[in-house]
Amino acid sequence: MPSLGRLHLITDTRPGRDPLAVLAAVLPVARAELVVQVRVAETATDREAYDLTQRVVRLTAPYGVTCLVNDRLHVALAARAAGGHVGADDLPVTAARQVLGPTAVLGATARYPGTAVEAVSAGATYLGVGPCYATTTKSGLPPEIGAAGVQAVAEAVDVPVIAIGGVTAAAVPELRAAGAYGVAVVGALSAAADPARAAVELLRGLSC
Ligand SMILES: Cc1ncc(COP(=O)(O)OP(=O)(O)O)c(N)n1
Ligand SMILES: Cc1nc(C(=O)O)sc1CCOP(=O)(O)O
Ligand SMILES: [Mg+2]
Repeated sequence: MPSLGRLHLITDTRPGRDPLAVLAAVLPVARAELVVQVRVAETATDREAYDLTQRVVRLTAPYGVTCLVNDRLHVALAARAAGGHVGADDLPVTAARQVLGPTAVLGATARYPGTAVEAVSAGATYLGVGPCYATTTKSGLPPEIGAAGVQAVAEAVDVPVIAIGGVTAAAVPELRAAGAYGVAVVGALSAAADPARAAVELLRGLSC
């Protein structure tokens, strides 16, 4: 199984965003510390998801970066990504593990210790834990869990905990102190004026 990077870039495919340009800027500075999760809009077709994933796989391969696909595990398999990420509305973790096979990277969303333990027993290799803070990137999320919520999950499991939701470079130290192995971001990189510099700032906190 590939070792897991600490900085997870989730593609921002909202109108007007250019996820491949952001990735191209971040790759040379983050290198193998980066994980890219291809996440497309629900309205995107499988063909669009597949095309984007193929491009991401090609761009990231020379850097040893892990590429994952959100929700659409058939796309992950078809594009030879390293694995996928599932949440409460997606395939259950056990089914996702069956689809991806025993060696794939499989992330699961877990917001509380109980569901976190279940997801790990079912085959998750890392957990996405949040929303840590307020975010405008995704609507309909439950209340923010903060660093204390991350800590509760991190203390309950022995797989990497990836903190998500409104994460900025300023928050990384408290999330790391709470037991997060890494962070997943959309806006902190996608909306940055200088994504490479923003990646350096996120990585500075993650290396401590
Ligand atoms: C690292 C990480 N953590 C959580 C999520 C959220 O997944 P999910 O709950 O399935 O919601 P969608 O992203 O599918 O809208 C994630 N994608 N990545
Ligand atoms: C896709 C997603 N899932 C979340 C969860 O808590 O499950 S928060 C989120 C969006 C993260 O974007 P940003 O870094 O811009 O806040
Ligand atoms: Mg999902």
